[in-house]
Amino acid sequence: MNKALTIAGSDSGGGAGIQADLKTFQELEVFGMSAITAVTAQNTLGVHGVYPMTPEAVVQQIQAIGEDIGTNAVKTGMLFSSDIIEAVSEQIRKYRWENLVVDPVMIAKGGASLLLQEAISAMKTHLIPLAKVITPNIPEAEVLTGLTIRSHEDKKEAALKLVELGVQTVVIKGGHDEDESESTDLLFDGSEFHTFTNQRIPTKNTHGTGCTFSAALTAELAKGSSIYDAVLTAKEFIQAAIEDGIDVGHGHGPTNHGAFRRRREFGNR
Ligand SMILES: Nc1ncnc2c1ncn2[C@@H]1O[C@H](COP(=O)(O)OP(=O)(O)OP(=O)(O)O)[C@@H](O)[C@H]1O
Ligand SMILES: Cc1ncc(CO)c(N)n1
Repeated sequence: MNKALTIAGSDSGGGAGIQADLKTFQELEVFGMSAITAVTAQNTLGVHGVYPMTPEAVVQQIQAIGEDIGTNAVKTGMLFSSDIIEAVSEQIRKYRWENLVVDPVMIAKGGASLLLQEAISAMKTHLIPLAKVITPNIPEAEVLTGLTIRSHEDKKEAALKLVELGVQTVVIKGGHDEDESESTDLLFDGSEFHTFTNQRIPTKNTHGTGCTFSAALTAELAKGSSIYDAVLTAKEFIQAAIEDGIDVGHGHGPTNHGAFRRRREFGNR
């Protein structure tokens, strides 16, 4: 069985972070493993507490996997501090894990910071150059490039600037763009641009869309897919998950990680 490791934060509410990643890996028939970087007290209304792990605890979790089980792909999510980023980057280099997806998580939907300001430069210099794919949303791409992104052309300019950090492929996710009818993700592999467009679903239940999308992409890479095919599946996975979003809690509810598989097995009902 193919394996995937997520190095990310725990979301007690179950919709984002480690929980979203492991559910997604399972749905795509990949054996999921985790190294927890921080515990968050979180629900559909917001982040109520952030408790980072020590870098040593993160390293030990990664080593436990690296020394014994191994993995076909790795994704990173919430990393919180430069100390954790540096420790994680060193482990990824040590095990020569090249199938690396970096989701540069910075701010939760309610505005809580999941990455310290001081950690942005470590993310750019230590981690992103090791990645096969990075998957920023629009605000994250703005922070990483210093550009303002409004139009499709702006997204392209940001992608060109992001590959200069040393990453092979950039996917800028369109969840935050201003188009009310469609959500378009832009892929740039250093030479060609591709777009992935789906109808925008009018819903408040979008908690964890970014984590889920990048986890699906990671699972497909773990199975040996090309980056293009992996993004195609991830886009289909997140569309189904948002369409069948789960109405729990009083705020932004989670997506439905089981929707993609159920549709495959039983059709669209
Ligand atoms: N309302 C929507 N309808 C359809 N697709 C959407 C919608 N919102 C987001 N998406 C898609 O979901 C994926 C994640 O994008 P988004 O920009 O929301 O990530 P994110 O901001 O990192 O998410 P989060 O921080 O909540 O985990 C992308 O493929 C995007 O196009
Ligand atoms: C733990 C965690 N990681 C990532 C996100 C971004 O959605 C979140 N809300 N919580």
